[in-house]
Amino acid sequence: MKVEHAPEANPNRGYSYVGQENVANISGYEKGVGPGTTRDIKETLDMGCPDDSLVDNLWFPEEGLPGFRSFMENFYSKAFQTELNILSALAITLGISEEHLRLLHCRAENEFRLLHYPAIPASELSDGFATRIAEHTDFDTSTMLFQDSVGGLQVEDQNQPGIFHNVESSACTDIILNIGDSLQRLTNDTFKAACHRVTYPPTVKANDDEIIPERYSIAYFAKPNRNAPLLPLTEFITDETLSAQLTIAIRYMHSQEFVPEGLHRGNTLFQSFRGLNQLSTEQLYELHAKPIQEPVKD
Ligand SMILES: O=C(O)CCC(=O)C(=O)O
Ligand SMILES: [Fe+2]
Repeated sequence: MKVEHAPEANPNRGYSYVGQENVANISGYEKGVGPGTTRDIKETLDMGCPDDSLVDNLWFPEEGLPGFRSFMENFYSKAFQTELNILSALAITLGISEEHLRLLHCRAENEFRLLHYPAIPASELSDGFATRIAEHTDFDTSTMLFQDSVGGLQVEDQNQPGIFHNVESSACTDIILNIGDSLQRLTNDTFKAACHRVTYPPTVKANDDEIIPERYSIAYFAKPNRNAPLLPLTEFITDETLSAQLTIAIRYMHSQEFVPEGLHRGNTLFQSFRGLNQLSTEQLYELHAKPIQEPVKD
């Protein structure tokens, strides 16, 4: 095999065998039964943008799989065009600048993966620690998912945490669109990332003495440009967000010893009040006094 994925998670390119990637091992993972506890029984082939300036794709020799590379590159570029249309639709729905949202994604620094879940005895998933892919949210802005008819994909109800609903496709060309962490951040939680997982199909019982059929799927992860600032877009910044960001900034500065020891979260009060966003600077000064301006010293 010429296209083995490196043992580390990045760059995310090439073939990963069953057991190589477990989403529950990814740093910051806080879902399901807990970090590092769940095994994914899946194998994947990961690719990225054919013209990525930082990372090359890993391809099989052309004679081994004729036409595969050009087929995949063509799929990538069609998926990118679809992504741009989806971004426009999202911007219109959210009432934000379509051009700005598309510009944040214009470099097509995306990821694209083929997934295969091998056939396994249902009993292998019965202990709750092995699964096809553990529950998680994707890091990206949005994911286009394509699946065969085997079943097992589930999405968590955002109003009832812990309750998962089956997601079925009527054809393998159906696009299932998942919101990812980056869009949640850009919209300051207005759109929440979809928590999803793949388990055994609804017709199979975990303790059944039967074989769960193999399953195939494709995921196209649409991501912001690497150099895009992943801060909430100005349209979504509220006074509460500003207070939270200031608190984080103070904590960071304190941890780096940039500020005198006396200043910390415990004695710093950020007073947030309704209507801050509507006030002009003059009205703000009138209500809450003008700040004392001090020249910046070295
Ligand atoms: O196989 C699927 O349907 C889901 C795959 C997935 O969620 C992922 O790779 O992030
Ligand atoms: Fe996912």
